[in-house]
Amino acid sequence: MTDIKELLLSRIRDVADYPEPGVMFKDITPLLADPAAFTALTDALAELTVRHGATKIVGLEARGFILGAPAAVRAGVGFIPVRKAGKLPGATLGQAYDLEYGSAEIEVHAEDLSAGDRVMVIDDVLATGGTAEASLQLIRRAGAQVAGVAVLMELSFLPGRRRLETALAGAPLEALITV
Ligand SMILES: O=P(O)(O)OC[C@H]1O[C@H](OP(=O)(O)OP(=O)(O)O)[C@H](O)[C@@H]1O
Ligand SMILES: Nc1ncnc2[nH]cnc12
Repeated sequence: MTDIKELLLSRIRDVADYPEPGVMFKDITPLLADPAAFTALTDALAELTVRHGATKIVGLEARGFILGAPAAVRAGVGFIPVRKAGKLPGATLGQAYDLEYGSAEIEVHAEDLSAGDRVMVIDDVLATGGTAEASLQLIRRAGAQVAGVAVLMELSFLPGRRRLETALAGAPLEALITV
């Protein structure tokens, strides 16, 4: 494993049975508290954004905001928040999606994305892929192009990558760490 992967992995804490029994929660707060690790992560996400020709970063609430916003500043592109439904004040596009149990909805300001934009989606964890898939559907419905999805950590024992295949339509899914 490369140095940066080892550094990032060493700063992610496993919390068993959170938020419910049977779930191994990947807690990124130790990584955020370590300036060397957070800087390395920001640089890596910004590099992927530039390499894939993105003109905007979409961050997925809430942890995708923490990672996506500094990466957007570093890459020199705009940051667009995709929020849980009911939080954005302007005209929105919404997309419902299924979770392991139940369903949820995310929204984006309609005016923030349009034809000509190339969007990199950034989040901390890819688990079932439901959140990322819904964000890709939103981006395409807004008329924008998908540059890719970049996550800190992919949980490879869940079918997130497979679930995203159709929505990615050939765009890259980049995971800095796979567990
Ligand atoms: O691949 P999925 O199964 O969709 O899961 C991944 C999503 O779940 C977590 O967010 P969560 O909805 O817990 O919100 P939070 O960032 O506000 O804690 C994580 O930050 C991803 O956004
Ligand atoms: N196991 C997990 N750890 C952290 N965030 C998650 N989001 C979905 N599953 C998760």
